[in-house]
Amino acid sequence: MGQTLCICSRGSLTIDNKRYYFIQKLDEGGFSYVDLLEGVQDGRFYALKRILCHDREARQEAQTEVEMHQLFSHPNILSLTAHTFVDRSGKSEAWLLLPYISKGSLWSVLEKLRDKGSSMPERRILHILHGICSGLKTIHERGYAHRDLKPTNVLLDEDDRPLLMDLGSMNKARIEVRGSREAMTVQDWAAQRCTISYRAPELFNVESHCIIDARTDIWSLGCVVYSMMFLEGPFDVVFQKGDSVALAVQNSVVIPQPCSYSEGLQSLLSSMMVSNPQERPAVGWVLDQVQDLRTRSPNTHTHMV
Ligand SMILES: Nc1ncnc2c1ncn2[C@@H]1O[C@H](COP(=O)(O)OP(=O)(O)OP(=O)(O)O)[C@@H](O)[C@H]1O
Repeated sequence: MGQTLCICSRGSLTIDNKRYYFIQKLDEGGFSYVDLLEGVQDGRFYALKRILCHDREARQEAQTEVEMHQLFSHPNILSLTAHTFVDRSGKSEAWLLLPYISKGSLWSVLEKLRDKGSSMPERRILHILHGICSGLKTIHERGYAHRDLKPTNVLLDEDDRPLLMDLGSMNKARIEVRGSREAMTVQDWAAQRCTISYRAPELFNVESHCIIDARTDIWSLGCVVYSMMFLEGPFDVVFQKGDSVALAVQNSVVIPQPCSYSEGLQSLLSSMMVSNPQERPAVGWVLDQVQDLRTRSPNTHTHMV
């Protein structure tokens, strides 16, 4: 993988001896671009994520993102079709070819609902949450943590199946912090790699002697559930107002009332959004709760609008 690449003509390129047509741009970030491609042979659509690697460290990070994709083969974790590194006029780019997931990100779906003045029915939340938990459980069982779980990093396919993506911040779940220097290193890393409004409290002020584990993802998962329920993240307003998210995450999350979602879903949300990581549940427990909520009478867990 990643051996052969040429830009054959305007509008088409070759990766691993397979040709793809460029269709359109999908997204552009600070250090990456995502384009929509169509496979010439198979007629399928792909998303090509091009990561600009300004230095050796950035290249290593892109390589790690590739390796993380290759670790997993799971229906709720985005697979990697091919990859290559392109070096042109002194600049390096990592190219990750991914299956194109047509509905886009969970965030874009939530934005559309908000624009329509609508909301997400509880059974749909539970369906999506079930898939996210399944993917996350696999990641945690292999000893890793995603570290940047948020609605823009969850894609939805035509059947509303969620796929976890952007594995660039993923690392070993258990981080043992020994001393203030190591604590500062972890904190600085988190400030760069874990999106502030979904970042777990323990990553804002890393203690000198502590263990960071996969429960950082449970906090972010809680923020994702909140987003599905209220169409905005729990700390979006704090962040937009320029107030301190680090401070806000120290208090219990207030669930806006009146809330038309079931007591069960509300209490599941509260169980994840606990400041002390020791009191947060493991993903397996969350998955069991979701299964339980899904099997209860549809009338009690359907949020009608
Ligand atoms: N396989 C895909 N199918 C459909 N859309 C995709 C795919 N991959 C990426 N995208 C779109 O591109 C966006 C950015 O992708 P990605 O999160 O991987 O890039 P990023 O530069 O790491 O972004 P960020 O740093 O903001 O998280 C996604 O939110 C999604 O809208």
